[in-house]
Amino acid sequence: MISILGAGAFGTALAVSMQRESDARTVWLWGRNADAMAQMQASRETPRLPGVTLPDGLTCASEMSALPDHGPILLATPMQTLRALLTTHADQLSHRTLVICCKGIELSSGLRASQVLAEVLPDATPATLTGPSFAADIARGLPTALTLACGTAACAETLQTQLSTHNLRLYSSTDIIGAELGGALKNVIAIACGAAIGAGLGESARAALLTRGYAEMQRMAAALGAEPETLAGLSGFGDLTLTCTSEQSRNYRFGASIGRGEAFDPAVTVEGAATARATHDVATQRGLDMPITAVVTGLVEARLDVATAMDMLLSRPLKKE
Ligand SMILES: NC(=O)C1=CN([C@@H]2O[C@H](COP(=O)(O)OP(=O)(O)OC[C@H]3O[C@@H](n4cnc5c(N)ncnc54)[C@H](O)[C@@H]3O)[C@@H](O)[C@H]2O)C=CC1
Ligand SMILES: O=C(CO)COP(=O)(O)O
Repeated sequence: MISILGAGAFGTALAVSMQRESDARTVWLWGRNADAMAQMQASRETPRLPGVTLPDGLTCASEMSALPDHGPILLATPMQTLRALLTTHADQLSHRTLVICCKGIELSSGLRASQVLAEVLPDATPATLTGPSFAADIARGLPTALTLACGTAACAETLQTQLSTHNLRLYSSTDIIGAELGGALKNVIAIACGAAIGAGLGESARAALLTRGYAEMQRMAAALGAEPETLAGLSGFGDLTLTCTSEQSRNYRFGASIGRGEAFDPAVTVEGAATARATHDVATQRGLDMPITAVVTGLVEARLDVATAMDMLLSRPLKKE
């Protein structure tokens, strides 16, 4: 049995992929909105994934009391709502294996998702599922490769087997810190890349931001105890590449709207916006040089425009690569 909490684009796409493949496993998808979940259960559709049919066997529910009592639980709500989700449902979630699927740093604390989980539910087993994947691609059954990180190799390999599908290929890792940081920090760099393209600064500027942004990600990951090779893998470099180069990415599109001076729908989940400020604060506390993250924070908070932000980056002292 696989349970997924959060019936947005990603939680639903994972549920579709995991249920579609096999009658042998059953997927239970929870969302907080009772009407929306009843509608999904009846119509076998969701507005979050247009054109996708929910497979037979996938249960859509809004009552946490019906949470299956065995199997991993995937957490697929936005990062800034994770603590409230865990706190509200602590009775049902403690002592379970919880696979974090959100990407970000908590704004109020500067903590990664598994650190939030450890604070709220110290008896749960944390794992992370992250890497380059758009929900729409997963739901359509297109090939995708992700990282599944857990504290022990045995746990990571068990989850890898339980959650992989033919088109959703999971690689196991024991580096939760590195996997989480890759997924969180790449969204900030994607906003920078979107802003550069939106402002008409060109593909070369984007490549520079992507590469120097990757250097910032590696710097923070090293300072926080991640393994360097994790950042070079799917959850770091892989996801950075996808998010900084695709119009499908909400973080990239958000950045592009800033670059064009246009408004962006505030209802759309843009994890990099809060994570920019959270990362900037952690970098400042630790004395880490993260200039792209700093200017993205200024752009998100409307304290900077793109021309000024680029000027700040270009006027930094020349240095070794
Ligand atoms: N959409 C994508 O392609 C991918 C998304 N992710 C990550 O998955 C996470 C969720 O993103 P999406 O599903 O795309 O967002 P979404 O905006 O499509 O859905 C978010 C869902 O969370 C629910 N939600 C919000 N606050 C909640 C709360 N307090 N309690 C319970 N439910 C709550 C909303 O009702 C909504 O159903 C994000 O961290 C994102 O970075 C990761 C990989 C791919
Ligand atoms: O994390 C993602 C791709 O791996 C989804 O990116 P966005 O949240 O920017 O759409």
